[in-house]
Amino acid sequence: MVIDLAANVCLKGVTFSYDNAPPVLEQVDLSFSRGFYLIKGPSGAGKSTLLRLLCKLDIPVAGEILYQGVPYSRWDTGLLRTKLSYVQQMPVVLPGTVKENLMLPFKFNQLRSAPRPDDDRLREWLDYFLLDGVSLDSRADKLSVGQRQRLTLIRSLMLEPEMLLLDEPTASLDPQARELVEQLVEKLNMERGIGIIMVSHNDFVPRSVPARHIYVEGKKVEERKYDSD
Ligand SMILES: Nc1ncnc2c1ncn2[C@@H]1O[C@H](COP(=O)(O)OP(=O)(O)OP(=O)(O)O)[C@@H](O)[C@H]1O
Repeated sequence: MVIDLAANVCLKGVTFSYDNAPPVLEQVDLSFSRGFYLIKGPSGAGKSTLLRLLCKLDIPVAGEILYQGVPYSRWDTGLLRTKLSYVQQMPVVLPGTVKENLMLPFKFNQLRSAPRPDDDRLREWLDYFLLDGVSLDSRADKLSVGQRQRLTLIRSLMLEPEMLLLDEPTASLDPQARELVEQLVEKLNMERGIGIIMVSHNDFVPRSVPARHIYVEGKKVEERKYDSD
């Protein structure tokens, strides 16, 4: 893939290994803009590692990653993670109400003064994510796993990220809940222009937006033409 320096996120010659083990990823050149990217590849190939590098949970041993042309090393990590928001596979909600869970990001030190959404705005998000039967005062830990995953997605949107990094967000969901979350993620890209980088094992392909297919295999990462057969 050709490096596009104007892209939101750009990896240049990135190599990463855990501790002193052989590299998981080697000499990766890759660019992401605000499109829809599906990350594929065999188990253990390094898909989650790629996402962890993108949200600076891990740091390359060689090469560099840039956001808006500025190396990650010069970005404040907290600020970077508001721009590139990471959602993990298992939805984690804390004991407490739906509202308390949604407002959680604002408890972080550097975000204490960030503008907070009011109840009407939170309610709009619940409706957008088809959580109309759920109130802001509902106990979050009593929601179904599919509802909890949508709640964690809304929580990740509270800080108005430019891109969402989704690590198999539907893996723990039943087929119906999975399809719903996939459609909502697609809507976020199409209607709100949020870039999506999504690790996915199933054969989901967005219907209304073009997706790019990125394969992680044999320490390399490359874009391939999608073959639905
Ligand atoms: N914290 C860690 N310490 C050491 N090795 C790790 C760590 N996390 C992952 N690995 C190893 O790095 C490699 C890539 O793991 P990663 O989780 O990125 O793969 P993946 O493609 O996401 O796999 P899967 O599809 O099974 O989720 C694997 O060999 C894994 O064992």
